[in-house]
Amino acid sequence: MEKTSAYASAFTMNSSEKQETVCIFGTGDFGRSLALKMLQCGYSIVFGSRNPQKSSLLPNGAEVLSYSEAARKSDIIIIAVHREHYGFLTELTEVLKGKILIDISNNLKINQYPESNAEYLAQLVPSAHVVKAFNTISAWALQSGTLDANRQVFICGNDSKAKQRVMDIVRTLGLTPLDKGSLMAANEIENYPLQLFPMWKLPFYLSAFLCVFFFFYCVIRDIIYPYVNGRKDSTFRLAISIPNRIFPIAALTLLALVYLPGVIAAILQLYRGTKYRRFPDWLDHWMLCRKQLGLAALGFASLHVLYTLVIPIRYYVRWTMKNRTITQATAKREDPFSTSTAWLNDSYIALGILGFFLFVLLGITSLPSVSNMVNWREFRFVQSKLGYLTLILCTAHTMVYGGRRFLSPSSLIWYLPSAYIIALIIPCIVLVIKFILILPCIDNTLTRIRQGWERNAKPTLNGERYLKQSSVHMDSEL
Ligand SMILES: Cc1cc2nc3c(=O)[nH]c(=O)nc-3n(C[C@H](O)[C@H](O)[C@H](O)COP(=O)(O)OP(=O)(O)OC[C@H]3O[C@@H](n4cnc5c(N)ncnc54)[C@H](O)[C@@H]3O)c2cc1C
Ligand SMILES: NC(=O)C1=CN([C@@H]2O[C@H](COP(=O)(O)OP(=O)(O)OC[C@H]3O[C@@H](n4cnc5c(N)ncnc54)[C@H](OP(=O)(O)O)[C@@H]3O)[C@@H](O)[C@H]2O)C=CC1
Ligand code: HEM
Ligand SMILES: [Fe+3]
Repeated sequence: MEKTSAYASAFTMNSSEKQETVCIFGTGDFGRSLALKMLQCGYSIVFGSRNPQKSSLLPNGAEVLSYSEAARKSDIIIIAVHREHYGFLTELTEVLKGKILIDISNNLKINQYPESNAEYLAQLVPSAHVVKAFNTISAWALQSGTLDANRQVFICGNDSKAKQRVMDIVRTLGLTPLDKGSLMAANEIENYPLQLFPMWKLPFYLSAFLCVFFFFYCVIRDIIYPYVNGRKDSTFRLAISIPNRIFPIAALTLLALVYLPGVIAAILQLYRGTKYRRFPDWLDHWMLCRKQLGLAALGFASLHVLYTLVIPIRYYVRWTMKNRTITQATAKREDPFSTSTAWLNDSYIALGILGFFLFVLLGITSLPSVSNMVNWREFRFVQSKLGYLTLILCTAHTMVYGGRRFLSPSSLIWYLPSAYIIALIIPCIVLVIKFILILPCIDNTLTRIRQGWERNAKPTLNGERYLKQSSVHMDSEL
């Protein structure tokens, strides 16, 4: 009886009624910040504390009582205490019966405990309704009011009415609640603030590796070799010339790596003769990182364009041109105009510009506000078809830039080919395999496999088929 009345009273409070009393257990940083914000939004706050007399720095207007006295004052209790100290709550189970307990806690490590903190709280106080919320908002952000990172508050809980009341509070505080379902989602919500750009890890390490590798490669070719050979100091190349080799090479390689997993997946599907088998984990992960790989590539390409724009104002370039003019004038000699050189030069720059334009287009369509405006086919058209066109244009830009020197043995330095030749390896491999894959005979088989046809399909019962489909990797739905 007591339980039902407490339960009923916990849900009868109208959310729009301000002056609702909310209890906060714990007078630490987060408890105080949340209290301040809630007081500003019209709530009455009662703190529960181990030492009500000693508590200091509390916001004006908040009352401080012992844990059990405070709990009696409200139906909603925010547990602003670290999980390790939840023990005292077991002594309060009677007072907490039927109340809504909001678990806001975070851990120090991903999957630190076997069960989530919210589920642990629900086990400690089974008679209460536990709702997970607020853990993704920082105390500092609440206090500063800027909330520049994220206004979303993920919420989960097993009792929908309890969740509704918490969502009302979240909205009143000017934040956006996002219902993530039952308490089973608590683990994911608790891991969320501990993640540091998980999808950016692979692109980041790859970018770092490419930059470091090509940096040393270019230093050997462009700085050490001229020094060893002619005692020439070319260290000034470290500022612009070498970065303007490393960045476009990284851009081209990363762009090719965006499209490589797609062709590997196609080869695997052709080899296996079915799409109903999971890809290996590394391929799965690679596929999921393609957007981030592409954006990293776009970043490097933009740097290349900026570095290229400053070429005419560089002292080294202006000095070289002036010097050549003077040398020619004094020698009364002039270079004949070469139409083929002009063609090669204009062509590679034009290919670069077109490639960069499409690159930017890919980047723009990946913005959520834009991708929400196009349907799946349109997004696919831009990302896949125009993406390949971008790769073709950028590869052609680099090949034509090589021009007559391309693959010429005279450009070898200590048996090392020019850096851009190495940069062309992966893009060329991707493009050649893709070309083979779109040959009608292979493309037809692949399309049939992707529509569900299996080469070695045995007649199966419908039930079995469903089981198989449930573990399909949705590679195309990314
Ligand atoms: C600047 C930039 C931004 C990017 N932004 C995004 C982004 O926002 N989101 C994103 O996902 N990627 C993004 N990418 C990555 C990349 O463009 C996409 O992942 C692209 O879809 C990959 O195309 P794909 O043809 O290699 O691969 P897949 O998508 O694997 O497709 C290969 C081909 O097979 C077909 N196919 C594949 N699987 C199936 C199937 N199960 N059934 C039927 N047909 C199938 C497709 O029609 C397609 O023609 C970005 C890349 C760049 C450079
Ligand atoms: N700080 C932040 O930005 C965020 C914090 N959180 C979560 O909020 C919770 C509180 O964090 P925060 O306020 O920073 O932590 P603090 O250490 O500043 O405060 C914790 C409070 O818990 C109370 N407490 C109860 N029992 C104990 C005990 N045995 N030992 C120590 N303290 C006890 C204390 O209050 P009293 O002395 O009044 O009893 C103490 O002030 C944590 O679970 C944290 O993960 C979540 C998101 C962001
Ligand atoms: C507005 C667009 C672009 C312009 C104007 C442009 C221009 C240039 C120029 C002038 C060079 C020669 C640099 C030098 O002599 O040191 C060059 C080289 C190169 N560009 Fe571009 N480019 C553009 C876009 C791109 C894009 C989008 C990519 C690929 C993703 C790319 C990849 C390369 C590569 C790999 C090289 C060879 C680098 C080297 O080894 O020196 N470029 N580009
Ligand atoms: Fe990743």
